[in-house]
Amino acid sequence: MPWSTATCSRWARSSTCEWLWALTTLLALLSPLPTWASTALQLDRNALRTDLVSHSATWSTTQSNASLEDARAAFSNGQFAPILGDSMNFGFRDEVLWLHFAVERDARDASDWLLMLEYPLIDYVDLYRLDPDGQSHHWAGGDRRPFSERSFSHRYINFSQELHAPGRYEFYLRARSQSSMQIPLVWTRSAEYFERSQLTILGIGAYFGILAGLLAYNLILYISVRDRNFLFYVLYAASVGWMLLNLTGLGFQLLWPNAPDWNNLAVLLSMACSIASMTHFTRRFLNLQSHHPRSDLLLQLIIYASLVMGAASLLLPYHWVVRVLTLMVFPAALLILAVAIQSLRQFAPAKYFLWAWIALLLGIMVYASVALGWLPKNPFTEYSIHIGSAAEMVLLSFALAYRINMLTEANRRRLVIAHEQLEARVRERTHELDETLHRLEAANRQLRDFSRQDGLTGVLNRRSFEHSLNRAEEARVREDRAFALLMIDADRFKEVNDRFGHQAGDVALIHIAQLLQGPVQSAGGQLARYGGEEFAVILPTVDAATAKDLAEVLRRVVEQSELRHEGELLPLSISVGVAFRGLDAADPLAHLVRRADEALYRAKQTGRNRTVGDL
Ligand SMILES: Nc1nc2c(ncn2[C@@H]2O[C@H](COP(=O)(O)OP(=O)(O)OP(=O)(O)O)[C@@H](O)[C@H]2O)c(=O)[nH]1
Repeated sequence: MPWSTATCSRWARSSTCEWLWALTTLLALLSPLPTWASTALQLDRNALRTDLVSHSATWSTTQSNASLEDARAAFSNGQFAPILGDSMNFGFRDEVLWLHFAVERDARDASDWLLMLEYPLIDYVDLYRLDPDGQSHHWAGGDRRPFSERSFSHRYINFSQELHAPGRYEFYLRARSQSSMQIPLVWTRSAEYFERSQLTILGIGAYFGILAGLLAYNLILYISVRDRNFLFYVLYAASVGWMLLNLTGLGFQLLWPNAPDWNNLAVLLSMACSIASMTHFTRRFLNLQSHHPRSDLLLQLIIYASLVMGAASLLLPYHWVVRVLTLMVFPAALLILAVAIQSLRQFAPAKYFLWAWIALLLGIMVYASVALGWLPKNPFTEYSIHIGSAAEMVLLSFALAYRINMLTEANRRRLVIAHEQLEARVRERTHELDETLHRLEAANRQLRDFSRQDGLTGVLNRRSFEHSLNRAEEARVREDRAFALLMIDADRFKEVNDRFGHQAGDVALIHIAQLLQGPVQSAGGQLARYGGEEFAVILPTVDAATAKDLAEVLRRVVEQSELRHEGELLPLSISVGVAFRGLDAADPLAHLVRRADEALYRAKQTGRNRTVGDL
């Protein structure tokens, strides 16, 4: 499809595409030469909007102080030339540019005319009008001059025109700018122009509304989640918003109308910030440092370069900085696209990031297609860059949410696994601990039993006997519970040992203990080995007779038992001494033992195998 001059003009007129000036200039150069007609514009009540490109001629001069008279002389001398192509984009140039056009008003015509320069970034614009009656008028405009000098408070440079009398009006427009020299002049009626602008204003407002919403939403997310990716997103969105405010002229119109110098500086700073913040966001989001360190290094270089250019904008000429920043956009965009594709395999959220980036590039491509005449011009295609940028921002926000969800889920899974492992280990350890405690308890029980029991016979040992005796004495005093003490000694046990051996003697002692244990326990008493072949019984009882009866039972049980060793019957019998400790006893406890001992001694003396009571 051939290049149409009209499409180039539309492309060049974009106030949002300062950074695409290189492409537009290229398009303009590729266009076929137009047929220029320097005819005056015939004002027709129905012609509501006329591009002045085909009615204009230009004169480019290095004389920065050339006056209107100089321009008129140059026009008379034929120094004004037709405009190449149908675009009023003259690229970056250091010269002063003069434009000439004429307007013819007939007798019927009404007023309310408006000359719009549909590009907000021209530094100085001076408009001279020569009326049919010879009067001349001058208007000053441009973004280096206070906003209040404009006829209407509009982001584009504009001059209201009242053509009082019929006839031919000559116009000379002088433009100087460090920005790209785009001078798309439109002759229109102000009421008509502002009426038509409503949809544009709505679109731009919607774009900034979406951007502001996403910015606030992600800022809140950053504050609550503390993931710095949200902060970098916010910085990127804010930078892009700031840049578009500058490039559309809205920043100058609405925010700093009295600071033209700052307005120009803001264009450069916001471009530098946009490139740096987008590149940094990409690095962080795709975690390039660990996944693609080489690409990360390249992106870092772009960040440093854009920051240096941002700082340089304070010192170096505008036209120099803006060219470098514009050129940086291309490698940055391509590199970001490449790393997003590269990251697809390693990092799931990269696909959302890629979609976001493609959305922006699609927006730019649709816009370019409109410029090339491949797509019709409608509100959707005309603002496709805004739509692409908004879609990019929304998708990036989704990508961020997806990324944090994915990382949170991965963390949660790791936590669950760690928790399960911990629980399993705790269970294992608890089990081990339980077992150890169990073993310890058993060992303690055994130890306690060992310390209380006699090793040979299993009945209480001497120490336990002492303890039990003291407890019995306490119970007697405090609870009025009398008791008796039985001292028991195996008779002629030396003989057993001597005749049958010590082992047989042990067996005999165990046998006697077992014989005694039954009746003693039945009577509620406690049996202990007092030492050697001697036993003792503590018997809670209300009288001495009961104690003596038990002693007799015990004696008979032993006497009547039969214990054989190697076929021979062991001669076993016991002597018992009984002492009773009644409730009224006041003598020391030791007396009780002595009395029982003495009773036992008497039993021995009187022939053994008998019970004697010291009652
Ligand atoms: N096999 C064995 N013998 C013991 C044990 N403790 C003490 N004897 C023995 O018991 C005997 C006690 O002897 P004696 O004190 O002379 O008294 P006896 O021979 O029983 O004579 P009487 O008490 O007067 O009837 C000793 O021969 C001790 O060695 C023991 O644990 N095992």
